[in-house]
Amino acid sequence: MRKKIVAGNWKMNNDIAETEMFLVDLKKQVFPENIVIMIAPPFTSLNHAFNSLREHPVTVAGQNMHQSNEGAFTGEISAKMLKSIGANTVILGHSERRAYFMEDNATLAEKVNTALENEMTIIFCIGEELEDRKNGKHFELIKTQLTEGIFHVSDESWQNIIIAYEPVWAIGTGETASPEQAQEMHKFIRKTIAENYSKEIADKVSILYGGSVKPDNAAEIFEQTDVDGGLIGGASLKVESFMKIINAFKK
Ligand SMILES: O=C(CO)COP(=O)(O)O
Repeated sequence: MRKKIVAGNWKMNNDIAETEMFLVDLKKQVFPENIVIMIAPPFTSLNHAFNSLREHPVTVAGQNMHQSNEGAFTGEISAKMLKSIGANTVILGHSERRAYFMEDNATLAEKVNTALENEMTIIFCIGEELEDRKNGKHFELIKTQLTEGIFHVSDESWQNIIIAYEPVWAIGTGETASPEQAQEMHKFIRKTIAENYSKEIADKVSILYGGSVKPDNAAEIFEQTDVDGGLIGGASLKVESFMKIINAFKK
């Protein structure tokens, strides 16, 4: 059985007061037992969120980290720092990091290594631009992101890897991939992992969908065979919509 996961990526939202308001509300909720729930607040709220959620079944994740363990990298955060405040999970390769902060596959491969060396769980994001899809290059592009970013890891490392498929054209646009488009790509990702590793490994990897998931479209996306959950942006910022999305997961 694959883990079912719903993760909220807060991006650059919520200062400490807003975080506290969210947490007060979140802690009143009853969570379905079969779903792993995660939130990825900005660095400034991580420690507070971790401490506040100690008694609650919610994992706190970082949104990014540097590929070096330490050093003169002004403004950056290391794996060790994340772990020291309770974040054992990190999102890597988000399309916003790739687009605005020039993170390429080679840099991401280094980040993957550093996260694994530090025994962290990785949510590795991949996704094509609209242009790639229009040109029929989306499968190829996804394969390249996997090959260059993460296919160097050992078989055992897959225990600590979650893939998030986030088509760039669906992020923050209100335009979500259709359930069929999501399923088609998730199936392709799983097949590609099976070809490079084994069916056994591929069958165990949770593959999340991200891109304009909302309370009213979550159920039909989560219903797809190869969709094991969601990475939610905008709709994860309010407890009410986040919970509706979590509760839409019936599988
Ligand atoms: O990028 C995303 C999650 O990482 C998706 O963002 P939205 O849900 O706001 O489209």
